[in-house]
Amino acid sequence: MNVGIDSISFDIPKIYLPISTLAIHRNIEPDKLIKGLGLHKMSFPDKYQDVVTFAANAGLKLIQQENINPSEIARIYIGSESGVDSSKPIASYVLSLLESKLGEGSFRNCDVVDLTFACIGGVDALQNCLDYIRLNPNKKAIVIASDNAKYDLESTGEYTQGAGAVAMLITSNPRILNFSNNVGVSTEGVFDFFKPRRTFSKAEITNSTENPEWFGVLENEVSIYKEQPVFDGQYSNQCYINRITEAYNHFKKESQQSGKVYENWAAILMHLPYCFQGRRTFIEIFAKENPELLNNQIGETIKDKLKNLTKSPEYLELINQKIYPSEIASGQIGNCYTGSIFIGLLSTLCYHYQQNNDIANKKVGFIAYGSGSKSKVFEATMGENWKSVINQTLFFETLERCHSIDFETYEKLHKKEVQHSVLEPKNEFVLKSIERDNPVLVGARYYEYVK
Ligand SMILES: CC(=O)SCCNC(=O)CCNC(=O)[C@H](O)C(C)(C)COP(=O)(O)OP(=O)(O)OC[C@H]1O[C@@H](n2cnc3c(N)ncnc32)[C@H](O)[C@@H]1OP(=O)(O)O
Repeated sequence: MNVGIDSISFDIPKIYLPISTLAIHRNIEPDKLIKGLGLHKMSFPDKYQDVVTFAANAGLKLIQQENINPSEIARIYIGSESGVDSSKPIASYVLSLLESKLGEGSFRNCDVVDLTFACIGGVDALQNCLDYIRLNPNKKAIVIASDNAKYDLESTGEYTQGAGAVAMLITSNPRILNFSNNVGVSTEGVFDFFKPRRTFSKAEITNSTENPEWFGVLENEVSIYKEQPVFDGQYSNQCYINRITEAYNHFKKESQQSGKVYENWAAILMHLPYCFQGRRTFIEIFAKENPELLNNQIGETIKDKLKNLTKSPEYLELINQKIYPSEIASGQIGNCYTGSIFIGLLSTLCYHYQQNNDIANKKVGFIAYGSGSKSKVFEATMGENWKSVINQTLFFETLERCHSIDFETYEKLHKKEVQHSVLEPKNEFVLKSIERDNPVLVGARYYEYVK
């Protein structure tokens, strides 16, 4: 049975910090970020935006674009690692926001939930819904990956920040992508990147230079929700490489394929925590699949040979054809955690649409990763009519319309010190306030739709 992505939409911040501005203020050579990591702009949420507004706006756009009746949607599954509450899922907020526009109770029989496993939660939500549609081919599901990839100021993650959401309509006989049911998996429990819940004393909060989002006050303690992770960058890269190579091998076994499976893929869609992560890590799989090419490289050590292999014509051709299209948007937005692999998908589809490339019926490969750590590798086939959906997406056009902010505004937004939004919201859901006074509602988030 054909099951997969029938339509797709997105919501991203409308403001960004040019990466060269960040580099200058952090005393980093701009070329390291631009030429070394592929970064150009770092999108950042405005005061009125968060993971709920991104998810709800992307979901509403999808429903309106496809003219779907809410009663047709059996599930809304959200992948995120930026949950705003330890009990009430983002999906519960999204459901009520969608109902506020589409009719009270219109999603009353819809099953909604959040799935969390660092950056791979969106893929978990997708696969869960693919299985559901396989069992219920007459139903429709929406999967939304929504995140705010926020890192500490002056950390090595700072320049990889970004945010946004991608919403996908999952149906039988989909127009864009049809997924096979083979999935390669590799999992290991590690601490490469995580967000422990923390409780701080009032004194610690008072002395803090940051103004963390505030959840609840105990007698002498303030329990806060800190958005930024604890992480070890180089170790997280090693975990990423270990997991993706193991999951790739497992996928070959599961799908009973041998040889260079990636050669069958017109595009390789990887989790991109920053633009060049895919090209910098796929080399490990490429080298294992092409031992003769690796051996032919000059170099004393395997590491030297591997480095030279990244510059070989064979690998550069692979990057240009199969990885580069997914990087275009990543370099303009930054990390979106669970959304990154799907931002890469949108970028790839829009690129091939612009280039008028015929990729109908071709296979694409997905290499997903979530810290903590898990990778999943799977493949899908492009639908015959993918262009008829992508022509209405206006993804690259939206990226071009984003506004640059200065460094001072960026730091104030990061520290939650701005009084007003940088841009006036228009035709979208916004975060209005967070309850601080009413003790039985403390921490509740209030949203509204602004025309
Ligand atoms: C969250 C996850 O998904 S886990 C996997 C990834 N981990 C993360 O994203 C965690 C958060 N991020 C980080 O900690 C960091 O940003 C990292 C680990 C991703 C990158 O670390 P950094 O120390 O900033 O960069 P790193 O040294 O690895 O690479 C810099 C690149 O720029 C290149 N470079 C440096 N200076 C220059 C320059 N002037 N001109 C051109 N290139 C340059 C380097 O050669 C290197 O590229 P290469 O290895 O391909 O040759």
